[in-house]
Amino acid sequence: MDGVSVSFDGFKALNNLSLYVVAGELRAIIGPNGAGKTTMMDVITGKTRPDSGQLFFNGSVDLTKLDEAAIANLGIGRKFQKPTVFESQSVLDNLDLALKGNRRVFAGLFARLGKAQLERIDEVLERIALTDFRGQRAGNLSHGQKQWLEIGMLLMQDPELLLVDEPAAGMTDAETEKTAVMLQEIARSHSVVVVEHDMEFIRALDCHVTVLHEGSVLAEGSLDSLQNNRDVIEVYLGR
Ligand SMILES: Nc1ncnc2c1ncn2[C@@H]1O[C@H](COP(=O)(O)OP(=O)(O)OP(=O)(O)O)[C@@H](O)[C@H]1O
Repeated sequence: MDGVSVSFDGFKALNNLSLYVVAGELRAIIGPNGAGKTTMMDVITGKTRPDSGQLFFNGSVDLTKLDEAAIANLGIGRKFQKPTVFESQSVLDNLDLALKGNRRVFAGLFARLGKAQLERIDEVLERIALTDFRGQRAGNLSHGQKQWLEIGMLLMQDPELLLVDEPAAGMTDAETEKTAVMLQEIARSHSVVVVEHDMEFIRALDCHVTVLHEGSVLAEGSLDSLQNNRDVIEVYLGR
């Protein structure tokens, strides 16, 4: 993102925001309420159009020229804060539905992909720690498990970049810890951008952190360096 600005009725939600994420990186984004984190995700996924600035994916694909569906098909997946799994369906069926919704990887090949499809589901089940819950109704899962299932549904689409909004919100400490490890593992083969307020979770992610404030980058670095940064303490961490 290079010099991206977005205004709502004259209020700058993003103000000349420049942010670069390297392919394969795990990046955490923090910042006070209203800093522009959600708007940033909206702009990357094409939900909101920037008033000015540039957005490039994989170095050369200009995201400002594409609509939401084209951006999703390109391999940018987003997980919203509230889990939206199909509660009355089993864990397995939720993953299956997510796979069938994927036109990018398996387009038109379903009839021949029974085995590959099941293997893919098994792989994802393992990654989201729900192998033993595959036959359970999604509605019976804990809040944390529902979040994992939704991460799994995203993985079924095999995005290159995952945008994950406050995954640890409402999770138990054990679930939070497990989610951090899960995202670290996912980041071995994908780029992952996580927006979060939970500092214990950010610490567990052990990655480069960007602090947003008033629509731009206030500071970047390790969590340790940010916790000693006067500006960051003033606008966010010291509160
Ligand atoms: N559609 C909209 N119309 C008007 N104002 C908006 C709109 N979307 C966001 N804003 C404003 O833009 C600013 C940035 O909001 P945004 O939701 O991106 O912040 P955030 O960092 O995600 O905050 P939070 O941590 O509370 O989710 C806020 O002041 C918000 O009120």
